Amino acid sequence: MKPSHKEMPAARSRGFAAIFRRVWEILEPWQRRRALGVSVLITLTALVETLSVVSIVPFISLVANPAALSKGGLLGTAYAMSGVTSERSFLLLVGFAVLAVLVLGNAFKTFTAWRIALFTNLVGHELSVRLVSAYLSQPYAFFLTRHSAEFAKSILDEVSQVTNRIIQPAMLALSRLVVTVFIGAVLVAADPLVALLVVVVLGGAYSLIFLALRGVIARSGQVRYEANQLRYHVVSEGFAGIKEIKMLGLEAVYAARFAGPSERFARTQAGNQIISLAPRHSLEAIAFGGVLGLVLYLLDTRQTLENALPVVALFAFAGYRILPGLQEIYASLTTIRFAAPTIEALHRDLTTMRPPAEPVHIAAPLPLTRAIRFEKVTFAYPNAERPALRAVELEIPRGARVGVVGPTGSGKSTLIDLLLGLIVPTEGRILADDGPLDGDETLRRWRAGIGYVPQHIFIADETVAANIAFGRPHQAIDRAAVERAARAAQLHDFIVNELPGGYDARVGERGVRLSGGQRQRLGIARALYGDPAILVLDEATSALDSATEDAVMAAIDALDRDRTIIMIAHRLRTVERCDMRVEIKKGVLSVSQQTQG
Ligand SMILES: Nc1ncnc2c1ncn2[C@@H]1O[C@H](COP(=O)(O)OP(=O)(O)OP(=O)(O)O)[C@@H](O)[C@H]1O
Repeated sequence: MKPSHKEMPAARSRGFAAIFRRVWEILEPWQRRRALGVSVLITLTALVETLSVVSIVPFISLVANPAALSKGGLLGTAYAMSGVTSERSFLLLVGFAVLAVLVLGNAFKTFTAWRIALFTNLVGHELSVRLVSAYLSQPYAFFLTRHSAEFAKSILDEVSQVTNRIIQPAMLALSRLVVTVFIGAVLVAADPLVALLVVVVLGGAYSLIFLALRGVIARSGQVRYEANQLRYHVVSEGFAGIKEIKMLGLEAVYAARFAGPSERFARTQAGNQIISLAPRHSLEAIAFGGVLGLVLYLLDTRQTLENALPVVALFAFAGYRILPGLQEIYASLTTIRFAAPTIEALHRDLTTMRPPAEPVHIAAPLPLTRAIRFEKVTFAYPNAERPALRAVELEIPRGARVGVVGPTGSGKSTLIDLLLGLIVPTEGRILADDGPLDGDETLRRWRAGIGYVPQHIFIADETVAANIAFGRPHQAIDRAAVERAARAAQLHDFIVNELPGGYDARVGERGVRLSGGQRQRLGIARALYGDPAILVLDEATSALDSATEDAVMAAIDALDRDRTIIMIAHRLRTVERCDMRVEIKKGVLSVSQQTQG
């Protein structure tokens, strides 16, 4: 369960500029354009919101002093032009106008909130799709170095962290910031001294709290990230190894192994939530006291209630917008900082692993007319002390039947993986006829011509027919080819006589369970479905009883002689009928020709 260095971003604390730059870099150009569009919308909404705050001033002035209408001014002119006969009706009209601006402002806000939610969620969707595609198109060797739980975590968890805890809070913070700046400007116009005081006290308080806590937030964000990684590892290992866990009675051990990181995860989340919320209550008290002080101050400086009331109303109403706004900016920034390690990891994967530019189609098989040749092939696994295979010289003529034998750990699977083009030689080269097997496209075409039966057959939760024609869309399944392959793998009789539903019976997770031997034969049928020129079997018959193995071997034997067959076997008698025997000992090959028995 040791995570590789690649999975663990350094615990350094990153500034906001670096976090946002990383987010910007992983966005597609259209997403960047849309982000700018949403930002414009946010600014417009802020403008409308400011307008709705400011519109309270004329209304309150009128309430305080209706007689002002006869003294001209902006309101007086509006009154004269409106054709309304009484001051009271005009007051009502202004009241409705203010309400309309408020409702409009809120409607606009809702619309913007919807655009932000849509934008962030669609970005999340697109990032997940890009990650799935990028991971799947990595060379096979890549999967040897990463824990399989990493993929589900990145695709399903980290992406939503980035959208919900970085992009969405950033948009929210921007919208609150713009509103605060606009309303702040209005306050400065109304009373610069008081406005300055409000900005210094509230803004200063939040900034101080944030600066004091930012180190704690960054560290707990890192702890959360690492704890989450462990949670995924334990869950995936626990259920993948359920048989061993049951047999060894390790249920409680695994549950306890999960509990540790799960608790750390929960505690850091709770810590972050409280850090985001805590200043609100104390600052609300300060703000409330501030409003009281302000009323007294304004009454003192403006002498009459009539003069003071509109400004008091403006500040009170502005405060009612600014205070939650500042709180939201602060909470967003703490959330973003807390989620920073996630963007590091995702940015690394998305920038270093490019998904294929176009969808990759099933390649046309590379033909083999003469022979496969290994020239001085050496292969060493990453981080391994010595090579798994050394200076392999091997020629497999087309149509040959090759048996690969050797003690466990000698390098048989490595030889097969090289032959399959899943891994490439560290030194030397492999040739098909005279063409070297290298480059993505050649290797894809090479693999397309090989039917491969692994030791462990993966059964999808699908029908038997779909499992034989694995991965093909349902409408493209060739039923005749499915049956031909099943017959060759000695599976046809079982399917039609014993499986209710025959070829349409569901097998796998929620369907009929297959025995080890049946699984193996299904794997062989799957490999034969595409009628490949080369068939590679990795201990494919070791799970079968000798009678079934003989029948399968006889079926393989009966395949046309043009087909090249390479099989790894533990039992020597499995490879008796091969015409070449490759023996591997500690990564070194010896080849002997056999006369068929
Ligand atoms: N992913 C890997 N990373 C590092 N070393 C590996 C890896 N896979 C295999 N090896 C090492 O390479 C050597 C050859 O392994 P390989 O799986 O090819 O043996 P094998 O002959 O197929 O064994 P078996 O019959 O037990 O399946 C072994 O020493 C093994 O420890």
